[in-house]
Amino acid sequence: MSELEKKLLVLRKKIDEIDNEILTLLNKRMEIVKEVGELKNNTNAPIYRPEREKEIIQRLTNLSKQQNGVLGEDEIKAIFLEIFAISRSLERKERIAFLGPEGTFTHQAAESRFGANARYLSLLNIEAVFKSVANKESKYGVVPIENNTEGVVGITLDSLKKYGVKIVAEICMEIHHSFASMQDDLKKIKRIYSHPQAYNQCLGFLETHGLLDVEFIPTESTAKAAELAKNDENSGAICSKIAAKLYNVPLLFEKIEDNKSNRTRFIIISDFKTQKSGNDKTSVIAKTSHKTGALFELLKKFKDKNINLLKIESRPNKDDTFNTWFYIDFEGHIDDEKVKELIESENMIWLGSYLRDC
Ligand SMILES: O=C(O)C(=O)C[C@]1(C(=O)O)C=C[C@@H](O)C=C1
Repeated sequence: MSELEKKLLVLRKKIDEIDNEILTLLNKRMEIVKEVGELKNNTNAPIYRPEREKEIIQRLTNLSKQQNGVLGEDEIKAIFLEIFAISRSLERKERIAFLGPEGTFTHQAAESRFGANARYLSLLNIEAVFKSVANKESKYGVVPIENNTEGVVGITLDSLKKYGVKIVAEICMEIHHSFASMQDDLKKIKRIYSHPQAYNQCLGFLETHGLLDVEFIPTESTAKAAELAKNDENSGAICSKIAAKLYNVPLLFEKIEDNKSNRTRFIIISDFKTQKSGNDKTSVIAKTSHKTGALFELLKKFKDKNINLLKIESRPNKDDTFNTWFYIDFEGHIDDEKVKELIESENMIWLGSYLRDC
């Protein structure tokens, strides 16, 4: 045995002992989690408590700092989010619908919160995810709501208005696109498949590589684009790295998005109210009358109550007028007195209050 192997053996023995301890402790933890699950199941209380998860991560991050531990917040978060995901599935097996197919960024976002072992339902459009949650076929739904290059996803805002489900969490994720193709000669590429949002985020790359004039075929998802490109030799797909891998399409270029700080905000929808965490965001629908200064009056209410507005987006009524309604995000939780008052006084439709991640 070499010197290295001997030293490795000693260190690995130590690792094994620690792993045994970790496993014993994890099993102990999960026994208690099961008791929590029974309590919650008796009262039909929500399993997912993001504010409690945040509190644990915060506490452990501080503890790690005090101990001069090598693990920082990101590492602690990655480890414990996986533990929480397993805890939740032990408490109650709940189905999570997401905008599929597998390999989409939404799938990635869903796995970041619900872990690799959850019961997932991949659906082919955003409205189907809303329907699945509204019909109680799925407990949770994960859909994109906005991108910092392309703006909001209209169908998500419209579905929030239509289906009466609640936002229980948001997930902010960095988005990197890749160009994948079975064809390595770019000149032979006759079609580009992608979701329109992804396509529009990569116009600079397409121009630089002489691909802007190539026919663009919009797809329902970037993963579908990869699947189509797999079977169409003279085409390319703008998709995620995982989608290209999933469908075995060679990656020609990575990180091709124009905005290198490209991020997408996803929401988790469900049917319950989350508890206050101290760093929350609330989303509402507001309508104004067609009178001079009506929108000004609405916005003034936010100022008077010292509530910080985060987003205001107008959406068409989709009737025979050109009238609109507003989707609004602001700081605070519905359990804050001033937030509750504002929502009630303006007859706003409350869409959810949830832990801020973006
Ligand atoms: O504290 C709870 O309510 C739990 O269900 C336990 C637990 C955990 O594993 O610590 C699991 C799921 C919740 O989202 C939050 C925390």
